[in-house]
Amino acid sequence: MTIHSTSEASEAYIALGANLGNREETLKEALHRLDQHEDIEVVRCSRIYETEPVGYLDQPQFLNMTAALRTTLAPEALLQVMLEIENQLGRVRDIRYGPRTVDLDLLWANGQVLDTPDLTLPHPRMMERAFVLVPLSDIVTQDQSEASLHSKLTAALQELDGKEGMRLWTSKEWEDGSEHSGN
Ligand SMILES: Nc1ncnc2c1ncn2[C@@H]1O[C@H](COP(=O)(O)OP(=O)(O)OP(=O)(O)O)[C@@H](O)[C@H]1O
Ligand SMILES: Nc1nc2c(c(=O)[nH]1)N=C(CO)CN2
Repeated sequence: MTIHSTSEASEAYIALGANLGNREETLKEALHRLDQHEDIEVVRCSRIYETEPVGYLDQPQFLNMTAALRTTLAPEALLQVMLEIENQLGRVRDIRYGPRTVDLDLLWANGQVLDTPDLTLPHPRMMERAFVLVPLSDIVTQDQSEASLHSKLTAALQELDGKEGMRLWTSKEWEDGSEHSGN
């Protein structure tokens, strides 16, 4: 029997990115679909940032943001839901680090450390990516349950060369329409 959920809700952080199609609409729709899931609640969202592509440079600029979730799902099951939503929203996997309608990465799940073929936690590349760290700093609090993430994040942000290549994406519609703004 597969165990799909743990009994207690716990906190998880995700990163969202999009650089094809209506990027802002797709990010919103991904969050909406996560929040509609019976075992997931979107509790806080970062601001949205427009960022220069990293890794594979010949592609459009991304919109990036992060969100905090509360969920009773185990991390493997949460990742499955995230991968399904990527597929529903038209994600095609071809070029590594290449363009995508939406990318959902699981960054941190209640401090769990995992290294399986399908899931590594914390996300192995999160601490070197300004497009993850800067939006994450919008929403990570200093609560006891998140203290270790908060201190790692603070250290990683100090190590960053700078925040070049990213700027705040302002959208009146998003500010007014978001039910989950972290600001
Ligand atoms: N923490 C994680 N979050 C999301 N996917 C993960 C994680 N750990 C392992 N994976 C695996 O990575 C696979 C590839 O994911 P994806 O295509 O989104 O990578 P990518 O976005 O191109 O690169 P990156 O992982 O560096 O952001 C997924 O199918 C998933 O099984
Ligand atoms: N700016 C930016 N660059 C990227 C991104 C992303 O989300 N934003 N995602 C990638 C693959 O994970 C590769 N490069």
